Amino acid sequence: MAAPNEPPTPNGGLDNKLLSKLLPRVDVDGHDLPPSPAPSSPSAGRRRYALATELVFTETKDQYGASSIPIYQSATFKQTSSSGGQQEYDYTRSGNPTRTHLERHLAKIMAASRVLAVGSGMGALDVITRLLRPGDEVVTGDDLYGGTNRLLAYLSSNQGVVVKHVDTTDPARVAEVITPKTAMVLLETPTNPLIKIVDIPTIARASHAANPSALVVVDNTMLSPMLCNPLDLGADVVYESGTKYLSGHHDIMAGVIGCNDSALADKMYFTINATGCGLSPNDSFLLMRGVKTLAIRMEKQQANAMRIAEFLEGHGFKVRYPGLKSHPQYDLHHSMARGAGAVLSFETGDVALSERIVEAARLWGISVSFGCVNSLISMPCRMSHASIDAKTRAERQMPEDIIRLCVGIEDVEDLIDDLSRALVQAGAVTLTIDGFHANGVEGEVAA
Ligand SMILES: Cc1ncc(COP(=O)(O)O)c(C=O)c1O
Ligand SMILES: N[C@@H](CCSC[C@H](N)C(=O)O)C(=O)O
Repeated sequence: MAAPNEPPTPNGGLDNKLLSKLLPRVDVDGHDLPPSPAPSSPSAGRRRYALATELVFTETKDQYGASSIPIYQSATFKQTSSSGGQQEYDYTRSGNPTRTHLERHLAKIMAASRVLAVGSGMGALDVITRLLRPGDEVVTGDDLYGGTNRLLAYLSSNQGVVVKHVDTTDPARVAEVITPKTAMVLLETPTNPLIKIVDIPTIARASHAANPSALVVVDNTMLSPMLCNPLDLGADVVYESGTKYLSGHHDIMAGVIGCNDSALADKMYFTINATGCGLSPNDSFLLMRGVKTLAIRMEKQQANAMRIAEFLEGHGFKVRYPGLKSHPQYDLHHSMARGAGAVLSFETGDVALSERIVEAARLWGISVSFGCVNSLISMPCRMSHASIDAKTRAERQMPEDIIRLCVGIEDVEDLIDDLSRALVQAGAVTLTIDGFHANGVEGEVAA
């Protein structure tokens, strides 16, 4: 307590030094976070608490005080008169209370003034790209999720949209190809599956300077709002696959879109209502339930991913993971994100060897997708990115032998044991008295 006649200290008598001890600002890895955003930063006004708290804190307005938002499993809503437009809800394609609750909850988390929830991540990109008109140009990366590449190829072949794939790790290259016709700059970071990092703030500044009407759109699926808020980094629109980290259990398909421009949000809402791609009440409920555990899932998944990345790197594999200091864009990634995520990839130097490793794994499920509580292993060129033809994959330097690991929340020793066994069984490493030795892979072999 303040002594009599001394001016009272702010913060109810706690000095700032003590407060900072009580309220450590560290990320999920325990690294110091930068100071709280200035009050003028877009997310500062909306979030009252730290992200982990906001994820679970909801002010449900339910007539019975239900602590979990009910599933309003109703296609239509009774109206009090025939005059129309009197009530918030009339038909679930146009709006549903469970979906609205989810969207408002996610707005705080995604640092957006409006969030729209739809039936999948690709559904989200479809809604966003319906803002484009024939003749418009889209500038995007040369390492993108296969489905994103496919939708852009469709727009280019069928809708008269010009798509330019460039190396988005080089902001100057992006700026070079922007013209007055550029309507959208579409970024993914870290890229899937090569884990390249894209400098969102520099590209957003350069894009807006070159063409103020170009929308900078960021796919945040690989990080989730727990680790990155692209709208705070200069993006105009953020979207992500809610199928991944946001829901976290691989039991639904979902997509979310966030922005801070109400006219833009209204245009995208128009498409959702017109086409009927809004997220169903049941999936809105499941996504809402999943998102509450995002912080602890991400913390465990990241810690596990770091151990796995170190294990593989320590045994001579070329590992791509932004948590490793050896990642060439480590500093850039950590200037934008609060953690490295839980997706990593590594190369073996031999496609058949990679196949044997993947097939020898037992605990790691051979599946596409990521961000789930279960650990998954896959060969992107054969699976998630198979829709990109082999010639294009080669042009974009996507190694055919690349193995992608999506790390879950299991006991990390079990994961390492299973991976070690798969590596030995496949002949990728030799077990000797002093540990594992990688066979025929690039880089140093650990002693
Ligand atoms: C980076 C990225 N963006 C978008 C998507 C599309 O999400 P969904 O499968 O929910 O349509 C995926 C995966 O599917 C992805 O990996
Ligand atoms: N057959 C699907 C493959 C989905 S890949 C899902 C996910 N984005 C990943 O990267 O694993 C398709 O063709 O879209």
